[in-house]
Amino acid sequence: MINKVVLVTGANSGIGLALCERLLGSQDAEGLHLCLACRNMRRAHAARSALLGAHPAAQVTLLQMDTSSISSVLSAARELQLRFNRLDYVYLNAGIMPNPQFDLKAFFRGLFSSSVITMFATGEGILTQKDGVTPDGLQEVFATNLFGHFLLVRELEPLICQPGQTSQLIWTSSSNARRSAFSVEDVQHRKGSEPYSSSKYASDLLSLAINTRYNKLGLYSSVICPGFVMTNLTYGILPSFPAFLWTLLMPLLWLIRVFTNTFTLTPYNGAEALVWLFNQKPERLDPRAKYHSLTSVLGHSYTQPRQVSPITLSTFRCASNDVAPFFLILFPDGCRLGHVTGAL
Ligand SMILES: NC(=O)C1=CN([C@@H]2O[C@H](COP(=O)(O)OP(=O)(O)OC[C@H]3O[C@@H](n4cnc5c(N)ncnc54)[C@H](OP(=O)(O)O)[C@@H]3O)[C@@H](O)[C@H]2O)C=CC1
Ligand SMILES: CC(C)CCC[C@@H](C)[C@H]1CC[C@H]2C3=C(CC[C@]12C)[C@@]1(C)CCC(=O)[C@@H](C)[C@@H]1CC3
Repeated sequence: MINKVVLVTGANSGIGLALCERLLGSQDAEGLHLCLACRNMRRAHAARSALLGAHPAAQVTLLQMDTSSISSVLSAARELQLRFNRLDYVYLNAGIMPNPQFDLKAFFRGLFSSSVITMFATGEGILTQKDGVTPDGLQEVFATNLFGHFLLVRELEPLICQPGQTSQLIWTSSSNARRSAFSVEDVQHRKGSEPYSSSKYASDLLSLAINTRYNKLGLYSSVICPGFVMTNLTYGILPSFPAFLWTLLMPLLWLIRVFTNTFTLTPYNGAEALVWLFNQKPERLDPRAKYHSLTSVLGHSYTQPRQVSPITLSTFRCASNDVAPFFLILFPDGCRLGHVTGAL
């Protein structure tokens, strides 16, 4: 029997996969149906086999979805409506940081400045990215991290906004999300060099907007920050740095926990806030909070809410009065998404 249906995007590796492992290993796992939404089906099958290896009785299904592609998201949403009559949790976790450029000079300057802890906790000032354009004509980072997820939410309304039932959206944001990297004049961060930070800030904003509009329909949205976790995404930041060197550096990285509890380091620890939210009553959560996975020097993992960094009134209005204007700016080419924007 199915009690709860959980959809996880980007579930085949890193934090998404660790979340799936932790949910299946928890006491509430009975009656849980996990649907892994992945773009790469080979990796998705490998992830499913690994999960079933540890939990043979688990209900784990796969769904092909590329969050950067409008048509892929639309067909995945149709497929979900055929398979399920409700979704209890939707983890919007898939994300990319393409072509990261690590500024070594800024890193060494930062080491000897008063903002050294902020630098380690947020990566602020030392990382930029070179973005691409998707076949739909959207900026790759925004399309993958934000738009595809938002489109999915809109398309899944019949499954997640049902009378007498609550559903939770949980976004994997980042402490790298910075208000100053986001601009309503350039909502896809076409002109800047920090699309990752910008897209994560936009997801914080969008979560807020979704709460304003959808709470009355029983849909609740939260954002989490997993901390700094060693995953494919972070290995990509220093590509010339082989994985074994990271392993050698582990004692140093553990030591940095003395100064910042954001060095969660393992996907298991990084998934802490995602698991914590699974066990909360969404009506009791603060819609303006961001839930951080943190790990103490002694390796104890816990979740702590912190306020989303304040936003300017005009940006907040744009996002929270109605999602429609926000969405229309995101997709100026309204005709391709006619039926979606038409529904707003
Ligand atoms: N690692 C860290 O320190 C931090 C990570 N995060 C966020 O955590 C989330 C998970 O990343 P993490 O586990 O670290 O990294 P991984 O690279 O291990 O995981 C990213 C997941 O997203 C999937 N993905 C990427 N692009 C798409 C796409 N277009 N369509 C569908 N799935 C896609 C990947 O699939 P595939 O295998 O096909 O590439 C993969 O399963 C991201 O949103 C990231 O921004 C936030 C803060 C810190
Ligand atoms: C001693 C080590 C060799 C030093 C590593 C330096 C940097 C590579 C890391 C220091 C802080 C890290 C960090 C991130 C990436 C790697 C660092 C810059 C992130 C930006 C990764 C993605 C996120 O979303 C952030 C929350 C991370 C913040 C910290």
